[in-house]
Amino acid sequence: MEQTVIEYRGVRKHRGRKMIGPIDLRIPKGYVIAIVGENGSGKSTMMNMLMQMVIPDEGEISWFGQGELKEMTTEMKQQIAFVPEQTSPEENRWTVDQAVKFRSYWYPDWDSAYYEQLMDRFGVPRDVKLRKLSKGEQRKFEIAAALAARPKLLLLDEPSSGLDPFAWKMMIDELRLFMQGGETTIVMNTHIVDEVKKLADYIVMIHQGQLMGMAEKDSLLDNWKEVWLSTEEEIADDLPGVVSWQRETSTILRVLTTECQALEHTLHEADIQMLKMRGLELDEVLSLWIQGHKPA
Ligand SMILES: Nc1ncnc2c1ncn2[C@@H]1O[C@H](COP(=O)(O)OP(=O)(O)OP(=O)(O)O)[C@@H](O)[C@H]1O
Repeated sequence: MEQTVIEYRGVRKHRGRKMIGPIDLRIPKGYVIAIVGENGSGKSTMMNMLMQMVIPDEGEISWFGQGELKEMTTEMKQQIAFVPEQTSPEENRWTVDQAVKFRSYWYPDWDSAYYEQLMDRFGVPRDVKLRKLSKGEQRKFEIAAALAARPKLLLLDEPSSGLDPFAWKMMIDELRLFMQGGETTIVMNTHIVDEVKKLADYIVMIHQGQLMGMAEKDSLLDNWKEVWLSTEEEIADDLPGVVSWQRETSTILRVLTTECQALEHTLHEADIQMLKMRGLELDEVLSLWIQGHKPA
């Protein structure tokens, strides 16, 4: 069985009039997990609770398979790097060089050469206070410092916010390299479908504070399809995973399904011909999921 790196058990947090949770979720080790959802759905709250920057009202979180702990140990914290939505107000007064000196003490596996290489490639100035950097430069610094920590778990809250397209591509390439070897895990909050497409193994959907589930990206793309069937019969309601259907002509039925593999099997059994198939784009999948059509 796959190892679990993070587990939320019955976690809830009141936020103003909103309730985030209950969240029951196991994050498997060695994958990229993208948390997606609309603005204000609770993605950052989920991540901040994981980092103990926000304390849940109910439930518990366990880190690295250690179930009994109320808090992360220092050793655990040193295995996690976090790129938050906003840079920390304490560090904002420091220069880039001062901030990185602190981080290099904190992380036992800090890789100075890699940090220098990333900063050179990103072109971030070093002797400037963090608050004086542009938004994109701050992001670049945070990403370089998080990767140089060589963490076991990398948490990214909207990592590409403010990045130019060249830096974005560099980030994607570096995150892919980071995942080689299978020992590391990335959890990322993102609105960028292309980022999910290029990086994610699993997608977690959160909507208005409620967890809609976790699904394997490839399985979603393999199963969420639009198909054209040669049939005069009104069989759509008897087919697996049908989200919607439309009769195009008296002999052609167009069906949108979330269970294409099962549907193909049913068609084969019923001797119905499939004329055409179109895989849904990831943004179409996500928008149907958010409307309540769950993955099988
Ligand atoms: N400190 C707080 N006190 C009260 N409510 C808060 C607080 N922080 C966030 N919220 C509310 O909690 C809800 C979830 O916020 P959160 O930042 O987790 O959402 P998000 O999914 O990350 O949104 P976005 O995509 O816009 O970054 C929002 O309605 C937000 O207004």
